[in-house]
Amino acid sequence: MSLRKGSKVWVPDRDFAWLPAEVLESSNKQLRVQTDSGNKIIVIAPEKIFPRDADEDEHGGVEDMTRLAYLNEPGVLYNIRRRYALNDIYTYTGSILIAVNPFTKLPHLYNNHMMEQYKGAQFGELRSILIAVNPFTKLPHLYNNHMMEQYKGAPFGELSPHVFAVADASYRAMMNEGRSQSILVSGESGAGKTETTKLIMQYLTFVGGRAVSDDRTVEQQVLESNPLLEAFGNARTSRNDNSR
Ligand SMILES: Nc1ncnc2c1ncn2[C@@H]1O[C@H](COP(=O)(O)OP(=O)(O)OP(=O)(O)O)[C@@H](O)[C@H]1O
Repeated sequence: MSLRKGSKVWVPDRDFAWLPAEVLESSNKQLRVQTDSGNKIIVIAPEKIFPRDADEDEHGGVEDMTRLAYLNEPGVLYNIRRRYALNDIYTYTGSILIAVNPFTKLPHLYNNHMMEQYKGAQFGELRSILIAVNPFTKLPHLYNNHMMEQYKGAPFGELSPHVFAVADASYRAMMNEGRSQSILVSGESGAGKTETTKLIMQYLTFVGGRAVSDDRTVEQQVLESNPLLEAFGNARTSRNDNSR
Protein backbone atom coordinates (compact mmCIF):
# COMPACT_ATOMS: atom_id res chain seq x y z
CA MET A 1 0.00 0.00 0.00
CA SER A 2 1.62 3.30 -1.03
CA LEU A 3 0.67 6.12 1.26
CA ARG A 4 2.01 9.56 0.54
CA LYS A 5 1.14 13.11 1.51
CA GLY A 6 -2.53 13.75 0.70
CA SER A 7 -3.60 10.06 0.72
CA LYS A 8 -7.06 9.51 2.24
CA VAL A 9 -7.07 6.96 5.06
CA TRP A 10 -9.03 5.53 7.99
CA VAL A 11 -7.47 5.74 11.47
CA PRO A 12 -8.66 3.69 14.47
CA ASP A 13 -10.54 5.64 17.15
CA ARG A 14 -11.67 4.54 20.60
CA ASP A 15 -15.08 6.29 20.41
CA PHE A 16 -16.03 6.04 16.73
CA ALA A 17 -14.12 2.86 15.75
CA TRP A 18 -12.70 4.57 12.64
CA LEU A 19 -12.22 8.21 11.62
CA PRO A 20 -11.59 9.56 8.11
CA ALA A 21 -8.21 11.28 7.87
CA GLU A 22 -5.54 12.47 5.46
CA VAL A 23 -1.80 11.81 5.45
CA LEU A 24 0.31 14.91 6.18
CA GLU A 25 3.73 13.24 6.17
CA SER A 26 4.89 9.72 5.51
CA SER A 27 8.03 7.70 6.13
CA ASN A 28 8.54 3.93 6.12
CA LYS A 29 7.90 3.52 9.82
CA GLN A 30 5.50 6.31 10.72
CA LEU A 31 2.76 8.46 9.31
CA ARG A 32 1.50 11.81 10.50
CA VAL A 33 -2.20 12.13 9.72
CA GLN A 34 -4.90 14.72 10.34
CA THR A 35 -8.51 13.69 10.94
CA ASP A 36 -11.04 15.22 8.51
CA SER A 37 -12.80 16.99 11.36
CA GLY A 38 -9.44 18.78 11.69
CA ASN A 39 -9.08 18.58 15.42
CA LYS A 40 -6.65 15.68 15.77
CA ILE A 41 -3.14 15.09 14.49
CA ILE A 42 -2.03 11.49 14.98
CA VAL A 43 1.34 9.79 14.56
CA ILE A 44 0.73 6.15 13.68
CA ALA A 45 2.35 3.05 12.15
CA PRO A 46 1.28 2.44 8.50
CA GLU A 47 0.01 -1.11 9.27
CA LYS A 48 -2.62 0.29 11.68
CA ILE A 49 -4.49 2.31 9.08
CA PHE A 50 -6.56 1.50 5.99
CA PRO A 51 -6.78 3.30 2.65
CA ARG A 52 -9.98 5.21 1.89
CA ASP A 53 -11.59 6.04 -1.43
CA ALA A 54 -11.79 9.82 -1.90
CA ASP A 55 -15.17 9.37 -3.69
CA GLU A 56 -16.68 7.84 -0.56
CA ASP A 57 -17.27 11.35 0.79
CA GLU A 58 -19.51 12.33 -2.08
CA HIS A 59 -22.32 9.81 -2.18
CA GLY A 60 -24.93 8.42 0.17
CA GLY A 61 -23.35 4.95 0.18
CA VAL A 62 -23.24 2.26 -2.51
CA GLU A 63 -26.00 -0.37 -2.88
CA ASP A 64 -23.49 -3.15 -3.57
CA MET A 65 -20.28 -3.05 -1.59
CA THR A 66 -18.35 -4.95 -4.26
CA ARG A 67 -18.34 -1.51 -5.91
CA LEU A 68 -16.28 0.02 -3.10
CA ALA A 69 -12.74 0.79 -4.18
CA TYR A 70 -11.46 -0.68 -0.88
CA LEU A 71 -13.44 -3.50 0.68
CA ASN A 72 -11.96 -3.07 4.17
CA GLU A 73 -13.65 -2.98 7.60
CA PRO A 74 -13.92 0.82 7.96
CA GLY A 75 -15.16 1.22 4.39
CA VAL A 76 -17.87 -1.41 4.90
CA LEU A 77 -19.00 -0.01 8.27
CA TYR A 78 -19.06 3.55 6.97
CA ASN A 79 -21.08 2.58 3.90
CA ILE A 80 -23.67 0.68 5.95
CA ARG A 81 -23.90 3.57 8.41
CA ARG A 82 -24.47 6.13 5.66
CA ARG A 83 -27.26 4.06 4.16
CA TYR A 84 -28.77 3.37 7.59
CA ALA A 85 -28.92 7.15 8.24
CA LEU A 86 -31.25 7.37 5.20
CA ASN A 87 -33.31 4.38 6.40
CA ASP A 88 -31.74 2.20 3.68
CA ILE A 89 -31.35 -0.83 5.93
CA TYR A 90 -30.49 -3.28 3.12
CA THR A 91 -27.14 -3.43 1.32
CA TYR A 92 -25.67 -6.08 -0.96
CA THR A 93 -22.17 -7.48 -0.98
CA GLY A 94 -22.38 -9.51 -4.14
CA SER A 95 -25.30 -11.89 -3.64
CA ILE A 96 -25.20 -11.50 0.17
CA LEU A 97 -27.85 -9.21 1.64
CA ILE A 98 -26.87 -7.28 4.76
CA ALA A 99 -29.87 -6.17 6.83
CA VAL A 100 -29.46 -3.69 9.68
CA ASN A 101 -32.04 -3.84 12.47
CA PRO A 102 -33.85 -0.48 12.26
CA PHE A 103 -35.46 -0.86 15.73
CA THR A 104 -38.47 0.92 14.31
CA LYS A 105 -41.33 -0.04 12.02
CA LEU A 106 -40.74 0.67 8.33
CA PRO A 107 -44.06 -0.49 6.86
CA HIS A 108 -43.49 1.24 3.50
CA LEU A 109 -40.71 -1.32 2.84
CA TYR A 110 -42.95 -4.36 3.09
CA ASN A 111 -46.36 -3.45 1.68
CA ASN A 112 -48.09 -5.03 -1.31
CA HIS A 113 -46.74 -2.40 -3.65
CA MET A 114 -43.16 -3.40 -2.75
CA MET A 115 -43.98 -7.09 -3.18
CA GLU A 116 -45.39 -6.38 -6.65
CA GLN A 117 -42.24 -4.46 -7.55
CA TYR A 118 -39.87 -7.27 -6.61
CA LYS A 119 -41.96 -10.02 -8.17
CA GLY A 120 -39.84 -11.38 -11.03
CA ALA A 121 -37.46 -8.40 -10.92
CA GLN A 122 -33.88 -8.89 -12.06
CA PHE A 123 -31.42 -10.19 -9.49
CA GLY A 124 -28.02 -11.34 -10.52
CA GLU A 125 -26.68 -9.11 -13.26
CA LEU A 126 -25.37 -6.57 -10.81
CA ARG A 127 -23.58 -9.28 -8.94
CA SER A 128 -21.50 -10.51 -11.87
CA ILE A 129 -17.78 -10.04 -11.58
CA LEU A 130 -16.16 -8.69 -14.69
CA ILE A 131 -12.67 -9.96 -15.31
CA ALA A 132 -11.17 -8.38 -18.38
CA VAL A 133 -8.35 -10.13 -20.17
CA ASN A 134 -6.32 -8.15 -22.65
CA PRO A 135 -6.74 -9.93 -26.06
CA PHE A 136 -3.68 -8.14 -27.48
CA THR A 137 -5.54 -7.89 -30.80
CA LYS A 138 -8.41 -5.82 -32.24
CA LEU A 139 -11.90 -7.38 -31.90
CA PRO A 140 -14.14 -4.80 -33.66
CA HIS A 141 -17.18 -7.14 -33.83
CA LEU A 142 -17.44 -6.80 -30.03
CA TYR A 143 -18.00 -3.07 -30.14
CA ASN A 144 -20.03 -2.37 -33.29
CA ASN A 145 -23.46 -0.67 -33.53
CA HIS A 146 -25.30 -3.96 -33.49
CA MET A 147 -23.69 -4.83 -30.16
CA MET A 148 -24.54 -1.40 -28.77
CA GLU A 149 -28.21 -1.82 -29.75
CA GLN A 150 -28.30 -5.18 -28.03
CA TYR A 151 -27.11 -3.77 -24.71
CA LYS A 152 -29.24 -0.60 -24.85
CA GLY A 153 -31.87 -0.65 -22.12
CA ALA A 154 -31.05 -4.19 -20.96
CA PRO A 155 -31.98 -4.61 -17.27
CA PHE A 156 -29.09 -4.28 -14.86
CA GLY A 157 -29.76 -4.72 -11.14
CA GLU A 158 -33.11 -2.98 -11.55
CA LEU A 159 -34.18 -2.39 -7.95
CA SER A 160 -32.59 -1.35 -4.68
CA PRO A 161 -31.23 -4.05 -2.34
CA HIS A 162 -34.10 -5.75 -0.53
CA VAL A 163 -34.96 -8.96 1.28
CA PHE A 164 -37.71 -9.50 -1.34
CA ALA A 165 -35.12 -9.53 -4.12
CA VAL A 166 -33.32 -12.43 -2.42
CA ALA A 167 -36.59 -14.27 -1.79
CA ASP A 168 -37.72 -13.70 -5.36
CA ALA A 169 -34.43 -14.94 -6.82
CA SER A 170 -34.70 -18.15 -4.77
CA TYR A 171 -38.33 -18.63 -5.74
CA ARG A 172 -37.55 -18.15 -9.46
CA ALA A 173 -34.56 -20.51 -9.27
CA MET A 174 -36.73 -23.13 -7.56
CA MET A 175 -39.48 -22.83 -10.18
CA ASN A 176 -37.15 -22.67 -13.18
CA GLU A 177 -34.62 -25.30 -12.15
CA GLY A 178 -36.98 -27.51 -10.11
CA ARG A 179 -34.42 -27.66 -7.28
CA SER A 180 -34.61 -26.79 -3.58
CA GLN A 181 -32.99 -23.50 -2.64
CA SER A 182 -31.43 -22.35 0.65
CA ILE A 183 -31.22 -18.88 2.15
CA LEU A 184 -28.80 -18.55 5.06
CA VAL A 185 -29.85 -15.81 7.50
CA SER A 186 -26.95 -15.06 9.81
CA GLY A 187 -26.26 -12.46 12.51
CA GLU A 188 -25.75 -11.93 16.23
CA SER A 189 -28.62 -12.06 18.71
CA GLY A 190 -31.09 -9.29 17.99
CA ALA A 191 -29.71 -8.62 14.51
CA GLY A 192 -33.10 -9.35 12.95
CA LYS A 193 -32.83 -12.96 11.70
CA THR A 194 -36.35 -13.93 12.78
CA GLU A 195 -37.86 -10.74 11.33
CA THR A 196 -35.97 -11.30 8.08
CA THR A 197 -37.12 -14.92 7.88
CA LYS A 198 -40.71 -13.83 8.46
CA LEU A 199 -40.39 -11.29 5.63
CA ILE A 200 -39.00 -13.98 3.33
CA MET A 201 -41.96 -16.25 4.17
CA GLN A 202 -44.37 -13.37 3.70
CA TYR A 203 -42.95 -12.75 0.23
CA LEU A 204 -42.96 -16.45 -0.71
CA THR A 205 -46.60 -16.73 0.29
CA PHE A 206 -47.30 -13.66 -1.84
CA VAL A 207 -45.74 -15.12 -4.99
CA GLY A 208 -46.57 -18.75 -4.20
CA GLY A 209 -50.37 -18.60 -4.26
CA ARG A 210 -52.45 -21.65 -3.22
CA ALA A 211 -51.96 -25.40 -3.66
CA VAL A 212 -54.81 -27.01 -5.66
CA SER A 213 -55.25 -29.80 -3.08
CA ASP A 214 -55.51 -27.44 -0.09
CA ASP A 215 -58.26 -24.92 0.65
CA ARG A 216 -55.94 -22.89 2.82
CA THR A 217 -53.71 -20.27 1.22
CA VAL A 218 -49.94 -20.78 1.54
CA GLU A 219 -49.94 -17.77 3.86
CA GLN A 220 -52.45 -19.42 6.19
CA GLN A 221 -50.42 -22.63 6.24
CA VAL A 222 -47.18 -20.82 7.05
CA LEU A 223 -48.80 -18.70 9.72
CA GLU A 224 -50.38 -21.79 11.28
CA SER A 225 -46.91 -23.36 11.58
CA ASN A 226 -45.54 -20.29 13.38
CA PRO A 227 -46.72 -21.08 16.94
CA LEU A 228 -44.97 -24.44 16.54
CA LEU A 229 -41.72 -22.73 15.52
CA GLU A 230 -42.03 -20.33 18.40
CA ALA A 231 -42.55 -23.17 20.87
CA PHE A 232 -38.96 -24.32 20.31
CA GLY A 233 -36.98 -22.36 22.88
CA ASN A 234 -38.20 -18.93 23.79
CA ALA A 235 -35.41 -17.45 25.78
CA ARG A 236 -34.22 -13.97 26.38
CA THR A 237 -30.70 -12.81 25.56
CA SER A 238 -29.02 -9.56 26.57
CA ARG A 239 -29.62 -8.35 23.00
CA ASN A 240 -33.13 -9.63 22.41
CA ASP A 241 -36.12 -10.28 24.65
CA ASN A 242 -37.86 -12.62 22.20
CA SER A 243 -34.85 -14.76 21.27
CA ARG A 244 -35.53 -18.14 19.60
N1 LIG B 1 -36.62 -5.27 9.52
C1 LIG B 1 -37.06 -4.94 10.74
N2 LIG B 1 -38.00 -3.97 10.88
C2 LIG B 1 -38.45 -3.60 12.08
N3 LIG B 1 -38.01 -4.13 13.25
C3 LIG B 1 -37.08 -5.07 13.19
C4 LIG B 1 -36.55 -5.55 11.95
N4 LIG B 1 -35.61 -6.48 12.21
C5 LIG B 1 -35.60 -6.62 13.55
N5 LIG B 1 -36.47 -5.77 14.14
C6 LIG B 1 -36.73 -5.60 15.60
O1 LIG B 1 -35.66 -6.20 16.35
C7 LIG B 1 -36.17 -7.21 17.23
C8 LIG B 1 -35.19 -8.38 17.28
O2 LIG B 1 -35.14 -9.02 16.00
P1 LIG B 1 -35.17 -10.62 15.82
O3 LIG B 1 -36.00 -11.26 16.87
O4 LIG B 1 -35.53 -10.91 14.39
O5 LIG B 1 -33.62 -10.95 16.07
P2 LIG B 1 -32.84 -12.36 15.92
O6 LIG B 1 -31.63 -12.09 15.08
O7 LIG B 1 -33.78 -13.41 15.44
O8 LIG B 1 -32.39 -12.59 17.41
P3 LIG B 1 -32.08 -13.99 18.21
O9 LIG B 1 -30.89 -14.60 17.54
O10 LIG B 1 -31.77 -13.51 19.59
O11 LIG B 1 -33.33 -14.80 18.12
C9 LIG B 1 -37.54 -7.60 16.67
O12 LIG B 1 -38.41 -8.06 17.68
C10 LIG B 1 -38.01 -6.30 16.05
O13 LIG B 1 -38.60 -5.47 17.04
